[in-house]
Amino acid sequence: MDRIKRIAGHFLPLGSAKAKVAVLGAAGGIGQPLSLLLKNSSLIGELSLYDVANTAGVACDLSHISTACKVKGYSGAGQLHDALRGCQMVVIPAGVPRKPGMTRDDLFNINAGIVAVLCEAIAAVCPDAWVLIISNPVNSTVPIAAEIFKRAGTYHPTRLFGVTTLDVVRAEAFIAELLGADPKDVSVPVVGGHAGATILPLLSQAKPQLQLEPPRAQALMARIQDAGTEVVNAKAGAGSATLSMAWAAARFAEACLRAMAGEGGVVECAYVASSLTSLPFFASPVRLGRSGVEEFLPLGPMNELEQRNYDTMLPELAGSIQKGVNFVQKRQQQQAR
Ligand SMILES: NC(=O)c1ccc[n+]([C@@H]2O[C@H](COP(=O)([O-])OP(=O)(O)OC[C@H]3O[C@@H](n4cnc5c(N)ncnc54)[C@H](O)[C@@H]3O)[C@@H](O)[C@H]2O)c1
Ligand SMILES: O=C(O)C[C@H](O)C(=O)O
Repeated sequence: MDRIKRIAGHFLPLGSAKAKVAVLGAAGGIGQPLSLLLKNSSLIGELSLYDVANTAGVACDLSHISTACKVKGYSGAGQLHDALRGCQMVVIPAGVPRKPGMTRDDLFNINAGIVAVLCEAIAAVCPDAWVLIISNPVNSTVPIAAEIFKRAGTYHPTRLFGVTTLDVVRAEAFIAELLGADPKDVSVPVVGGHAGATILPLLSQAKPQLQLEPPRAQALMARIQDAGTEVVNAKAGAGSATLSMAWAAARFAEACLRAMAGEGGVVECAYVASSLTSLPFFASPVRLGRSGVEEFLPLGPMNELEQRNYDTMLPELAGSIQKGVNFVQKRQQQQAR
């Protein structure tokens, strides 16, 4: 036991730690490519793929890839608990995606219930796991997860994440395109939440520095905010971003796993329970450590355009958070009847 430390509620050998990770919604548009990317991770020992149907084929297919990570599929609600057993991390892309003309909030009625049920199972089976929520509307589904965990007595605010990495990835890609730079040399914080105006790229803090006149900065900000809709429209009814989302989620999951395994200085943006603003949840750059979020990095100075967007976004984000909290309250009242 000398090289064994308690990590995230489980005993993992330091240095050689390999996590068990569940993907819930693994047979879907995001779930499949995400599972493929995670199968390639040297930090994952076992991948547990769960969906309501069609998981056996996905798991069989992935299991033929010659990487060390084991893969097992679980289908249907009766196998959900088995899928979650022993997991240190759970990634949730389960739920319906948008079609043209819809907002992310239009998904609330279906996805809120899906996320609630999945989080109840997490609370029962792997209550110490890090939980990464992709299902939209993220601004509400993360507060829903928090309320479910609070009621179960298993809430770890530092280990619950709304995955907003795709906003950062898009901002990096678009800035690199504009500068003719390699995206790996670009960094930019994207704060707030994950819907329309609540997506706030702090372009004035981008590295390399951007020298944009206000109308061009406004146009770039709008493109980042509307990028999800750009994909929804391009797919013309066949869903929303799946491949870029899978890549972004794999990047975020890998960052969490590196932090969990003891690597220092891991920083990513995520939508988390936060003390940075007046709101209970806010996306910002966070420093990750063994126990989850260890530090909220300051939002930093905003220019006039960013400050204006920040001020207008706060009430919308507050409303989405409250909608999630109200959903769980109402659900509990209905269940008590
Ligand atoms: N956070 C982000 O940046 C981001 C980006 C893209 C998409 N999304 C969201 O991710 C979600 C999934 O998108 P997609 O394109 O993969 O959709 P999809 O329809 O292709 O896949 C969703 C999968 O979830 C499964 N599912 C449905 N109910 C389930 C349940 N109760 N338990 C387990 N699995 C269940 C479905 O069977 C399906 O396989 C959507 O809500 C979408 O809006 C978020
Ligand atoms: O736009 C969507 O509905 C999916 C996702 O939130 C995205 O940003 O691509």
